[in-house]
Amino acid sequence: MTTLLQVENVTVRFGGLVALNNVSFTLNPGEIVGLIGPNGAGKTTLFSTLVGLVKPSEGRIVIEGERIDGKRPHQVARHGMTKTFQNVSLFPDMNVRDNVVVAALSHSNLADARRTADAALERLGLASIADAEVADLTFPQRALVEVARAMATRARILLLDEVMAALNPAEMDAVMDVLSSLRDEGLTLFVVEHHMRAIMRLCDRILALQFGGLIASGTPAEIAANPVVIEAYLGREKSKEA
Ligand SMILES: Nc1ncnc2c1ncn2[C@@H]1O[C@H](COP(=O)(O)OP(=O)(O)OP(=O)(O)O)[C@@H](O)[C@H]1O
Repeated sequence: MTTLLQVENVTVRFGGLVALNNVSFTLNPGEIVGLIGPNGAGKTTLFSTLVGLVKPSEGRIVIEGERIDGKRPHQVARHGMTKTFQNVSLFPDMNVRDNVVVAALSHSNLADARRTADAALERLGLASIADAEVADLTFPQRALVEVARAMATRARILLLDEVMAALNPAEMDAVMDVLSSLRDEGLTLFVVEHHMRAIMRLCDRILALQFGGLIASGTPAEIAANPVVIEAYLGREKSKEA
C-alpha cells in the first residue's frame, strides 16, 4: 500500500522537556488509526506538530514524498492534512453552513466554498440543519459539524481530537458509523479519543504513546493484549472504572 504520511524520528522539546521523543510511524490511505496514551503522553503535541502549529526540534514529516515539517498550518492544509480543535473549533454565533464555509475558504472563493460546504454537510447527513445556529445543536451534531469543517478543507488526512468527548455510547456509535464510511471512501483518519471502547471499535490500527515515545503499535486486539500498554494506560483506565 502507498504510504500517505511518513513521520520519521520526530522529536519535540519545550525547553528542557522532551514532549515527543524520536517518534516514527506511517499512515496509509483509507485507514483509521487511533492514538492513545496517558495524560501528558504527547498526543496533543503530536497532532499540533503534524499540522504545523509546533515545529519539530528534529525529524521529518512527509506527505506523499513532500516534506511538510516547518510549514505553517495553512500550507500543511494545502498538502491535505488538517485537525479539529478540541471543543473550541466552532463559531457559536454562526450557523452550521457558515462554520463550514469558513473552512472551505482556505482554498476557494466564496461561491466554491459554499458548494464545498453544502457537499460536506450533505455527505454527513447535516443538510437539514445547515441554517441552524451552532448553539442549538446536539453534541453528536456538533461533532459531525467539526468533521464537516475538516472535510471542507479538502483534507485527505483528518486528525480528530476528541470529537466524541461529550457523546453517550449510542451517539458515539452513530458518529463512528459515519467515520467508518469516510474511511471506506478513502479518507485517512487519525484519532485521539479517551473512550477506549470507541477507539477499540473504530480503529484499524492503534499507536500508543508514553512519555513522548511510541511504546506500541498494532491492531486493537494486539494493543489490548500488549502488557506494556496495559501497564502504561489500559490498566489505569480499568482501575479507574473499577
Ligand atoms: N507549549 C508547551 N510548552 C511547554 N510544555 C508543553 C507545551 N505543550 C505541551 N507541553 C508538555 O508536553 C507534554 C506533553 O503534553 P501533551 O498535551 O501533548 O500530552 P497529551 O497526551 O495530549 O495529554 P492530555 O491527554 O492530557 O491532553 C506534557 O508534559 C506537557 O506539559
